[in-house]
Amino acid sequence: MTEQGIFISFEGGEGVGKSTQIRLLAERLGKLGHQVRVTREPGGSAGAEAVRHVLLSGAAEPFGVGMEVLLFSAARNDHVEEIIRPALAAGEIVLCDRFMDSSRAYQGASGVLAPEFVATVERVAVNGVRPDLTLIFDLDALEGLKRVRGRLPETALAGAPDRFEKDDIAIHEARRQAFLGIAEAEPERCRVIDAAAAPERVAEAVWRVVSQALAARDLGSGADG
Ligand SMILES: Nc1ncnc2c1ncn2[C@@H]1O[C@H](COP(=O)(O)OP(=O)(O)OP(=O)(O)O)[C@@H](O)[C@H]1O
Ligand SMILES: Cc1cn([C@H]2C[C@H](O)[C@@H](COP(=O)(O)O)O2)c(=O)[nH]c1=O
Repeated sequence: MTEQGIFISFEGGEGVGKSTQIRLLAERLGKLGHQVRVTREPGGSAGAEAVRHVLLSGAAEPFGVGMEVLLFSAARNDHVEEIIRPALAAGEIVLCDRFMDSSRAYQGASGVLAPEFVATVERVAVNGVRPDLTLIFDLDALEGLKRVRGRLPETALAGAPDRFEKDDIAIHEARRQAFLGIAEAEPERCRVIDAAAAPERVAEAVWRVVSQALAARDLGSGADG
């Protein structure tokens, strides 16, 4: 089946503002008449949401990084087949909070796994569905963690650092560098967004990139684009 929609992933370390920017972009696209699908990883489909808790609670940590990446990948494959591929086939704009680059940066860049193993599980998991555009939100790791700690207690994990948030600051910084490395290696797919500015300023930077991508695909960016 031909995929007519556009797949945009949002990546970066902890607390860089991905969810905030997805919400603002979804509102903007919706007002312009686009069909928008907001989703996230790990999760997004019923099966993958069930795996999310196992991963973020730390229940899978004793199995090791290799088994964790397999769990992320199994969840990803379910998410792709149940949600993302059908949404793209229906012409929707899919906005996904994290995707394959998070596995590359968090598990792949841990130094524990062979790059070929990470690349192979990625290929199996995505099964041909890769983002058309990836926005990599770049922010000092400590600043991102401070934002996460300050988040209002409406999120399920507020107050308690999850399996990945609890890692040393050096690990968070290594993940930031890994994301920047991905952007450098795949400039045709990835754009780095400075996430340190105020949310409205970041949203404008996001819109500049997204409206260009929509125009290139003849999907239009509306009168104000
Ligand atoms: N540009 C910004 N400047 C300051 N604070 C921000 C900015 N963007 C978002 N925040 C705040 O930082 C916190 C984290 O933002 P958000 O949940 O959007 O980040 P995230 O990248 O989705 O986080 P996570 O790593 O948990 O996925 C929230 O309290 C949010 O209101
Ligand atoms: C998809 C994916 C995610 N992670 C990590 C990154 C974050 O620490 C959590 C997700 O939490 P969020 O608040 O929803 O961003 O999971 C990972 O390590 N590997 C992955 O593939």
